[in-house]
Amino acid sequence: MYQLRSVIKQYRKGRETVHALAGVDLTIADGDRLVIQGPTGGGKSTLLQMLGGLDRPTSGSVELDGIDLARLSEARLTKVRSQSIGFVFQSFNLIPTLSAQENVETALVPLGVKASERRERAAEALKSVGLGERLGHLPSEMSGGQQQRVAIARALVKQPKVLLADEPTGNLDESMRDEIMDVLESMWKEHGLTFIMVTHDSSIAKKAPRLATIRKGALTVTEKAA
Ligand SMILES: Nc1ncnc2c1ncn2[C@@H]1O[C@H](COP(=O)(O)OP(=O)(O)OP(=O)(O)O)[C@@H](O)[C@H]1O
Repeated sequence: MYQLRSVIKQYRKGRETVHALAGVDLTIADGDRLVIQGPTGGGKSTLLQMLGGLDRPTSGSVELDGIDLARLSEARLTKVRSQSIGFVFQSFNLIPTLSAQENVETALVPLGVKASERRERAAEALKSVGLGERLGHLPSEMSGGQQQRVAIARALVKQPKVLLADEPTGNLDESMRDEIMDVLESMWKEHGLTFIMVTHDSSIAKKAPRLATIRKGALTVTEKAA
């Protein structure tokens, strides 16, 4: 479970101070799905970075299962990220010289999983996103939608507790967007994940049962009746 209390994040831009998060309180239960929307520069990516332990707040606490990510040492934070949090980004972030299978395996290296098991689990994860036939393909040999599936498999192969996605469909055309949303939705259901996604896409936001809107660093959450 996430519990954020009074999270403030300020950036310095020359002489100016940017208030990216202006005191955010938020609770996200295990297995929940939360969509975050809002105008450009509103603070969506900053919030996701706090949830993922990719950056620290200026003040406030970001607890994941009672552990404040804001106060962990860099080494422990890296461990939490590599064990418990899967990331999917708009730009896929695959390593261009590695095959789909090798890209997925990279997520298991920091966990000390031995090579044969890495290969097996990566192949399994790629099968689960419909890429069982493409284990040996390089990213350049795959469509955008397929590359994003590889990125999803890489995020999930370690069986994280949380999946964070920053505009996962932002680089995809409409048909691939629906395809990737379907994959993410079924992974969320299958794995019992906590799934948090930033999107600009109002059609995705409209369907979300729990929607967080962030404007000028201030967050409001609306829930739709099931
Ligand atoms: N590393 C940084 N240094 C300085 N300012 C930053 C930094 N990162 C973000 N900001 C500023 O913080 C504010 C919030 O940025 P953030 O990227 O979280 O917004 P966003 O809602 O994700 O925007 P977008 O939809 O354009 O991605 C913006 O004013 C941005 O310019």
